[in-house]
Amino acid sequence: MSEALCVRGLSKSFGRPVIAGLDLSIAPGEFYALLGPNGAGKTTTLRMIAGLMRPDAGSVSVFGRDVLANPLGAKAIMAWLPDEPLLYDRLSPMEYLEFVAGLWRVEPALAKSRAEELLETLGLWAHRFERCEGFSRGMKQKTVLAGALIHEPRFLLLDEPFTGLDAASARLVKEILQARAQAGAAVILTTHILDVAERLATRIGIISGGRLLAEGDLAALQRQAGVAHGSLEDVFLQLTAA
Ligand SMILES: Nc1ncnc2c1ncn2[C@@H]1O[C@H](COP(=O)(O)OP(=O)(O)OP(=O)(O)O)[C@@H](O)[C@H]1O
Repeated sequence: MSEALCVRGLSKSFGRPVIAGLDLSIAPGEFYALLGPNGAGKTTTLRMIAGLMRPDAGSVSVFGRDVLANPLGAKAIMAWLPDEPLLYDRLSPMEYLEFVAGLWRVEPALAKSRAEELLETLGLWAHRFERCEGFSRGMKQKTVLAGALIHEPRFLLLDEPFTGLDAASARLVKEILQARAQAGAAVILTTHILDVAERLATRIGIISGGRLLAEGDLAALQRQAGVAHGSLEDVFLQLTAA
């Protein structure tokens, strides 16, 4: 099977280099956490992988589909959750999911059963016919996540998916993402919650200054940082200390 994600030589400048020659590989079934200090370029990286921002140089392919040459083909197998949930406030969650499923040409009966399952799993069932305009940030975030998953994507990109979620909702989202990875999807997310990365990720990448400083499981990161037995926080702070 082809790699889930293959990034080579990815570069982007905004007046100054933000991402400089980044390489990343993720296998199907992996749960990858991309960490870095504020302004390290995590969102920029995810947006380029999602095909929402053109890199200055480099290539990105998702399950063998080139994001630059075949953006629609690549997006068809991706879920993208931005850090700010954007919703059509006048729609209810059910209407929103029907709308998104229509964009992906998911057959209506299948879309309905997937929407019902997602709304139930995410604790939105009681609100499925209410307009989203009165929703809390966490409820909007969960609705947007349901929309991102409605076409059963094999590659999940999530920018700070736990921001604004209460403990119970965060746990639900973690379980959903883990289940997708166990079913063979690949997950890449950014987070500042190091505990989430330490407990969920099969591999962690730490970027700063536009480059990947270290990558691997906690034991590998400890070795790379020269911090034997340190927590992920110790490792992170050691590696990113300027
Ligand atoms: N569209 C843009 N125009 C100009 N500069 C940008 C743009 N997008 C990002 N940047 C700059 O690129 C750098 C990286 O931003 P990015 O949002 O990718 O960082 P991040 O690692 O996600 O940060 P945070 O943890 O704070 O969310 C920042 O200095 C930011 O100001």
